[in-house]
Amino acid sequence: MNILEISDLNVSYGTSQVVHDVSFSVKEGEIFALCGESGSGKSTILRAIAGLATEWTGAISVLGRARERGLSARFASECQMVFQDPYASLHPRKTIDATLSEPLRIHRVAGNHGDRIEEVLDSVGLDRRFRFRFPHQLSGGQRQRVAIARALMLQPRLLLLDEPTSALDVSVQAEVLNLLKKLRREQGLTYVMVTHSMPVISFLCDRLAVMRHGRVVETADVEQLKADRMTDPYSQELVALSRGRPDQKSEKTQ
Ligand SMILES: Nc1ncnc2c1ncn2[C@@H]1O[C@H](COP(=O)(O)OP(=O)(O)OP(=O)(O)O)[C@@H](O)[C@H]1O
Repeated sequence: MNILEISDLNVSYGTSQVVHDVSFSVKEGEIFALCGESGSGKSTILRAIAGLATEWTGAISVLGRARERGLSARFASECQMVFQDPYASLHPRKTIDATLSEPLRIHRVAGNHGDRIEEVLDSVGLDRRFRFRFPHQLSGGQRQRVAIARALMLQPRLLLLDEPTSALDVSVQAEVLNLLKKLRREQGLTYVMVTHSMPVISFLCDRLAVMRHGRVVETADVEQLKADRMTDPYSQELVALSRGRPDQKSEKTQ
């Protein structure tokens, strides 16, 4: 089953159209990457799905239901977004407990909220003693775990991840990627992830779409990426750059 279907999506900010005729679908349980040049509209696509960018035409369907523009309570319990910068995305004056209980309160979730908070802290590998700390008392990796925990509070099936590890130290990136892999396996989640990193895609993702100038130039299985069998010249250039081969011709002639 396709958990997400996007057809002929065009997104604008005012008079400036930044996404053009984008179509792709994501199966339940899949990890789908959006990569490509800076400013090509990757985050904007996530924002349109999440309801944060509202000037779009085309069709977005999540769990078989057509997505309306803007934020909606039901949608929030099906799909959540995790942002790049855990420093900016957590409220500095709220304890982790307050941050994690907020979605439960807003959505009037029944049951013991403390138990649910501890369960989610466990699942993202954060010690329960962090529960009553503030964001500034946590490391960058721990804060991103809190941001992931917040996204999981309502038990969504689809997570939109906007460069979830790029603001973290290299040593911490692998821990968060392993956590995302574990959560997908344990909770049957589906991810759509914006990333600039081909190694991250190779490690974590099943399929990818390469974007340039607001358009998808190629959609491929990760096996094609690993085997150097991308077909679009721009995709090939990205792969070559990520392998430290910016100019293959000169390498061959050396
Ligand atoms: N709120 C906004 N208002 C106006 N223009 C915006 C806004 N947000 C993004 N843009 C523009 O839309 C285009 C696409 O931006 P977007 O952030 O989606 O690209 P991206 O591919 O995610 O880039 P990066 O890889 O650098 O994060 C860019 O030209 C950007 O300047």
